[in-house]
Amino acid sequence: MMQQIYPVPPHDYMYELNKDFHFAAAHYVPHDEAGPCQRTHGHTYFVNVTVAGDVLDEQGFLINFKMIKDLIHKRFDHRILNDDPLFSNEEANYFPTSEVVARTIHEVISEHLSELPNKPVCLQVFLRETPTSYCVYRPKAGDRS
Ligand SMILES: Nc1nc2c(c(=O)[nH]1)N=C([C@H](O)[C@H](O)COP(=O)(O)OP(=O)(O)OP(=O)(O)O)CN2
Ligand SMILES: [Zn+2]
Repeated sequence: MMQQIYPVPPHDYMYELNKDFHFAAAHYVPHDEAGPCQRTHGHTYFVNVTVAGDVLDEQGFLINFKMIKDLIHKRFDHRILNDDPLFSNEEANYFPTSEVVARTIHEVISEHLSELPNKPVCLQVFLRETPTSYCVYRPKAGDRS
């Protein structure tokens, strides 16, 4: 995973950061048709987050790389994702699937970025759940904040 380059759609921002990190978590997909995924099982999730912007802060950072990791790793590492209030076992749009976890990572990071004076944006979250399965979440261009 580390030192891989992930494709990002073209954009006009002058700076683009990418942060790779991983976290270990358990989850299950609470649906009768989810097969073995209905049972609690674990993954080492590999994540790549893309943040872009035009203005640097007083440290010369768009955002500290460490902050990107900490926002997600401190919340999800060695947890059961289904227990986190960001997810739900009732509504499919909030089951902790790859798609929803990737979108949720985007939401957590975007909420933090929106508080920063230099207003960077999160363009993409790449989430690898297994060696053969991954999801890329990108907000619609008009929904970037
Ligand atoms: N669209 C989605 N499909 C599946 C998800 C998901 O989050 N989104 N999740 C699962 C399971 O939770 C599982 O963790 C991953 O399944 P799978 O890729 O089938 O894993 P394998 O390692 O068994 O894959 P192989 O390539 O067959 O070894 C299922 N589907
Ligand atoms: Zn799984």
